[in-house]
Amino acid sequence: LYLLHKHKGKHVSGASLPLPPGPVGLPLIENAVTFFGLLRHNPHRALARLAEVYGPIFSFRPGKTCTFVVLSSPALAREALAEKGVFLANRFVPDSVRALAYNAGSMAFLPSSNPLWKQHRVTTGVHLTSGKGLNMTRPIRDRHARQLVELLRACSGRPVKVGEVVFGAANNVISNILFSENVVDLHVQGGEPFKDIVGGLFGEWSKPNISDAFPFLAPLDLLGSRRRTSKNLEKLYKLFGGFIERRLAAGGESHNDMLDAALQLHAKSKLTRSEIAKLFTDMFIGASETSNITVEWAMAHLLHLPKKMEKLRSEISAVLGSKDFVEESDLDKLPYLHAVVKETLRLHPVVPVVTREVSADGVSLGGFPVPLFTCVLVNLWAIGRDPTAWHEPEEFKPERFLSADAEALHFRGSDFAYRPFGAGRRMCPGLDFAAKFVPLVLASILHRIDWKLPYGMTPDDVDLSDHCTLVLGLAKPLYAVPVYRT
Ligand code: HEM
Repeated sequence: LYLLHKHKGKHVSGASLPLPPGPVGLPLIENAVTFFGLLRHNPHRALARLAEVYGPIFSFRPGKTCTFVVLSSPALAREALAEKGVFLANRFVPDSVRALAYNAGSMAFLPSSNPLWKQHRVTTGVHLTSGKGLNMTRPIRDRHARQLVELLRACSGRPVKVGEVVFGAANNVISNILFSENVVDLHVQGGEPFKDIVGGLFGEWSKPNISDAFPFLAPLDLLGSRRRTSKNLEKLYKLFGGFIERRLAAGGESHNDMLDAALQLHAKSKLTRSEIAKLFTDMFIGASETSNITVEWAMAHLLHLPKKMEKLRSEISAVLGSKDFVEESDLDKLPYLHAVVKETLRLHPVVPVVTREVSADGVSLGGFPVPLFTCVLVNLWAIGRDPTAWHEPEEFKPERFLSADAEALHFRGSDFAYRPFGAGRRMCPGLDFAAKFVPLVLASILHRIDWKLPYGMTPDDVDLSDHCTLVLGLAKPLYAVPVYRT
């Protein structure tokens, strides 16, 4: 960052159109350093710092081949994701996701005009978004939330890594919705094969790659990113291939899961086996480190602010009474719980920076022309902390979501100061699932379980610093001690 010259209001050199203001173009090698400096560590913060210098819309051109435009205000987010969303409904495709042609079958990277992308959205919508699908999968979520409580009960009195235990539950819920089997053995902590594969993909995709700054170098795969991604994808496809084989071998028995739906499309030659594997990979990449990280952040804030923890637990016990386990049907009676989840996602949107690509000529944003194929980055993290949109933005105050004027502040609300699941055509397909599962898990692990800080820590010692890999997690994992109350 220190390499960037501060030329407020000037146009980026080398661009044929007057792009939004931004750092002046630098010689080739320095541009590469800039690119790595910007995107390697906590890009949400680096981009927010640049927005303080250049304003809510700015641009930069690493390698002078690819243009990035960064948006950091609610009004610009609305313009890009909703009003002009149809021209920005594609995603920038980093080189490493081209490994094994993953991008050519992936919902997250296919252009929105591609019929396969539309078909994937419909297939997942049936199970993750529609009322019928959510009702059908409700017992899966209830069962796994309950198993999580039983696991914590067995760990009573010992420190656990909060994110890790919830990771197991979140992935098993998704794997049961996909193919009615578990992918994580809850009793094996660390060294879990599935976790390692997904972790490998996350690790690779979160690193900036020289092939993206200088596409002409991409065939050389200089950093080996595509090669390593291929290895992990192969392992994942092999795992999914096993589920597909078993299902086909078992004959026509119906499971009402996403694999049934995918195999029906396969039988009609509308979906290949490789495309099924890619769709399932999307689902795990989307679900693996999102719900669990949100629960971990919420727990970190509640352990840091014991009064808020007490307020939430009082609400839960008043509604649940002597009931042993929380069920999804209880959630509607717990407004403070939902406010805690919303506030957690405001401060820590798991996907802090949304990427889109301009797919038409003549598009403008904030009054600036934005050329075809520009990569547009919407900094949801910065928008969630915009002092012109939020009172005391750095404070954890769930109460702000309960006030009368918070009506537009919900996951699909009209206020673009709050869109942690994105917006428009490419809005997160896991929204409705996560909006049920995250509060369910949080309420489940707070009902009848007292949480203590380990190793003599006090609430002030809870570390709330973040670290962005592909997703925005805690810089250090949260440890806490569950104490089960009978
Ligand atoms: C707390 C939970 C989650 C948050 C905050 C979150 C957030 C997001 C965001 C911000 C995007 C980009 C949206 C845009 O471009 O406008 C996204 C995309 C996506 N998410 Fe999620 N997500 C969550 C959970 C999930 C889950 C549980 C799944 C799968 C079951 C999932 C699957 C995906 C996929 C496949 C995409 C790409 C969609 C496309 O490009 O068409 N997400 N998510």
